[in-house]
Amino acid sequence: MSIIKQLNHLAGIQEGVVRSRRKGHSVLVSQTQRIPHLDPLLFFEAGVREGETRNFWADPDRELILVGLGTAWKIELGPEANNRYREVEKRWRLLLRDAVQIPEDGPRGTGPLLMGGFSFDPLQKRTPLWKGFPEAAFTLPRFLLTVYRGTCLLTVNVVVKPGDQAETLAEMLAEEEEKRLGWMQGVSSSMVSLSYHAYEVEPDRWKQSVSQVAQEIQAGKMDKLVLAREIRLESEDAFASSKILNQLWKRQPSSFLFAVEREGACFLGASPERLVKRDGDRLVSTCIAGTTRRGRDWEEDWTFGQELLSDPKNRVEHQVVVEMIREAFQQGCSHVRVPEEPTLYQVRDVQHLFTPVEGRAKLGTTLLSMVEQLHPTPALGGYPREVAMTRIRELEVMDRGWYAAPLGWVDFRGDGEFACGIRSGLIRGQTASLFAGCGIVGDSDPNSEYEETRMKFRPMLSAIGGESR
Ligand SMILES: C=C(O[C@@H]1C=C(C(=O)O)C=C[C@H]1O)C(=O)O
Ligand SMILES: [Mg+2]
Repeated sequence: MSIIKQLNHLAGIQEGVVRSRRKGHSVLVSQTQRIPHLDPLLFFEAGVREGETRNFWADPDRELILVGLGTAWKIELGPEANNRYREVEKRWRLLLRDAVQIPEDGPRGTGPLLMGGFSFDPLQKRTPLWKGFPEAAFTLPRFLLTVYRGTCLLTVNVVVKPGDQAETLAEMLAEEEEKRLGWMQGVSSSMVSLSYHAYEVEPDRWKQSVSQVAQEIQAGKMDKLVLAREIRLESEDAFASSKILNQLWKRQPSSFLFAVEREGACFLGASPERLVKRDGDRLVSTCIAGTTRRGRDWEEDWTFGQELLSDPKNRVEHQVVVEMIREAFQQGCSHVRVPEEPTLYQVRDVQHLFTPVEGRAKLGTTLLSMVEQLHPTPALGGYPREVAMTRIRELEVMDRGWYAAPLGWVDFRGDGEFACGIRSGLIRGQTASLFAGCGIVGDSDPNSEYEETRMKFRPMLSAIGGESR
């Protein structure tokens, strides 16, 4: 393939090895080049390799798509980490300090960049379900495909040691790259028909918890709490993350798409909810909470939307989120702007109340410090935060793992974006666990909240396709 010939890793790696010898420690070499167009979904699909990490990210308007294959360097933190956000930041800065980067400042989403995420709650004990997904895990991909406003770029990352031979390393990388790109021919993304058995994990108990929480809220113990539940699927054939991602791509044009593959399992989904995005000193977040269904035609859709906009129960659910995110922005930013009234955010299966929040980062505010302040917002945890987290640990019969947690990327400049990992599922071989939750307030009704979770399972269920036995 002609792409390979355009990339010359040698000069950068030589520079890295020299620097590494001088400093006496390893040095990151990151090289980015523009390449002819590659289909990001095919690149993801072709990149499958046993035991290796793949990462996929697309923002809702598909301005930026990132596909990371393999690992040049990584961060993994367990529950013992004191402050996982700061620890990630600290290690990342340290790696970047002496990095050789060519070019020094490329388009958004290129150059050294970490992809990964955090668990929802490090104080909740992880079960074997989430094996391979610790409290924080970030990968600096060996190969990163960036599609930014339609332009394709390939970043190749390698960490060199003082004793490395530049020529050997460069050759290895070129070979590896040729293989990766070569595999893309012959990949087909046809759907295999799948038949699976689905069971809901304790739906009645979930409804009971909803009534109980609604009573606790009426009694003034808290304002809002998000309760989630799980559906488990078992199939005779393995679920294929890249096929599901393909379907999500086709069906969920207004959502973030994400996939994090680790140790043979893949956490993926199509989330409408941005936690926080940083571009220079501009920070944005979105409050998405309050839900209704889509109509069968334009008129019905509009009616449901108008009902949602004026529904007191949903407005309370939404307002709790707006207040908390506004406060976090007022701490970390200047020029905070929040519209007075929510509008609607429509995705294929539901419509939500939506309020964007933006501000300008104060000195010392970083993307990850904002993630720390914001997560979990009352859209996914509750309010007050600590009371809600304790109740979630006590009441939910599932391990949230990375569900509803911050998923995304951060680059060498500190730019990046995190979405909330909802409308999501964890695929491991022949089993899949799908998750959905609801914001419970004082006048929540268990049956309608249950129906709401059913709608929120749809994006993943329909992307998986096949039939339930
Ligand atoms: C918790 C989820 O969604 C959250 C809950 C919502 C609600 O209850 O109205 C709406 C959007 C999200 O903030 C989920 O999809 O699993
Ligand atoms: Mg709701």
